[in-house]
Amino acid sequence: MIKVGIVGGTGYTGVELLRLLAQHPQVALQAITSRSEAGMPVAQMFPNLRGRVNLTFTEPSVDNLSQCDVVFFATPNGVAMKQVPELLAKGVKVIDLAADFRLKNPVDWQQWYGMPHACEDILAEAVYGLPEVNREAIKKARLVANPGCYPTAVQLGFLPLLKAGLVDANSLIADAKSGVSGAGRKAEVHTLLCEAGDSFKAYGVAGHRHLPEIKQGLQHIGGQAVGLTFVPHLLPMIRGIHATLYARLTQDVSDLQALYEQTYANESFVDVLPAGSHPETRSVRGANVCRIAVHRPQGGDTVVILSVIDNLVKGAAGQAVQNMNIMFGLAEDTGLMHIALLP
Ligand SMILES: NC(=O)C1=CN([C@@H]2O[C@H](COP(=O)(O)OP(=O)(O)OC[C@H]3O[C@@H](n4cnc5c(N)ncnc54)[C@H](OP(=O)(O)O)[C@@H]3O)[C@@H](O)[C@H]2O)C=CC1
Ligand SMILES: CC(=O)N[C@@H](CCC(=O)OP(=O)(O)O)C(=O)O
Repeated sequence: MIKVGIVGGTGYTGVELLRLLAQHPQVALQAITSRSEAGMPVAQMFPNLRGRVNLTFTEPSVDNLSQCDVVFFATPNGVAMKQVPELLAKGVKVIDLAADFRLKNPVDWQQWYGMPHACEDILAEAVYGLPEVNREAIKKARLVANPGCYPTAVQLGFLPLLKAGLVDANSLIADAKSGVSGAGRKAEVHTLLCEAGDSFKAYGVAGHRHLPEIKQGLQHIGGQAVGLTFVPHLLPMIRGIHATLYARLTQDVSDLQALYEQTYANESFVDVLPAGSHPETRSVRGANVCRIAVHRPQGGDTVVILSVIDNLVKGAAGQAVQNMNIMFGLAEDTGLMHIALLP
């Protein structure tokens, strides 16, 4: 059994990790931390876990966490980078759900996250945990940077077009919408029901911190510089991301549908829908899957890709468990075959 610790077990991605890992056949949950709830039984805070998780929240301490084979950080940006060097030195593998190890250039990190990086040497060895792109490197990694939620939906959507070099990489557009759980569980005015409900707005148009992450990933996939306009929106729903992606074809292609189906033919967690489909966020709610539809309206030169994920699953905790499975040599879908919840 893999001994697992979670730092930040009271947040939305933390409790989603607990839900998935409590059902994982090869995992023994060892330590779940929270500074504010230390001493409280996990199932008292989250009744959905009653009878399945018998641990109590503890203060985060390296002594406790170093008993684990792998530690997931489900903490705000800037927390993991201060603790990861010590855990790695003690032989513990780490999967960080925050952004601390996603951007390869520490100057970019400082610019977008407003703090200096605490361990640049370790940043260099971190592997970006998008399995559909980096599976071989993830197998050998000690430290995986789990991708952001928007970056997962956007990169998987554009990947086949960029890999095949069929579109103008300088004029990509990603118009993305997220449910409110994407903002986390901490109390903030803009996520109150009366602020976010019955309304719809864009935000971060001038520059969202996922922009450099998405550009870095797309540049790696396509092997060339990328120009991207990324506009996130807040939707009055709890879970889900819907990304509508636009790209201009630079050459004629007879069958984009076949390109997408072939690219993802061997991927368990990317589902290319039949031609003409319009994926819904509820078709992935609670499931570790990205569903994609390919459109070429009126046969013109603009390709429109629709990509949906659950931000807490394929956009966070599910992808993190997928990465753990790869790092520990398990079948990639172990404990991850949940069907989405309808309605
Ligand atoms: N929500 C989403 O859809 C996604 C989130 N992410 C990323 O995952 C991470 C967690 O997100 P989310 O679950 O939404 O966040 P939440 O705000 O819901 O939870 C944060 C958790 O971290 C703990 N925590 C806060 N500060 C510290 C600290 N200094 N040291 C140790 N623990 C701390 C909190 O508990 P306590 O204060 O009691 O210690 C809490 O359990 C973030 O980096 C987020 O950007 C990534 C993809 C998607
Ligand atoms: C709706 C909402 O607020 N979403 C968050 C992004 C999700 C997130 O948690 O960011 P990381 O993936 O980088 O960890 C935001 O825009 O800040």
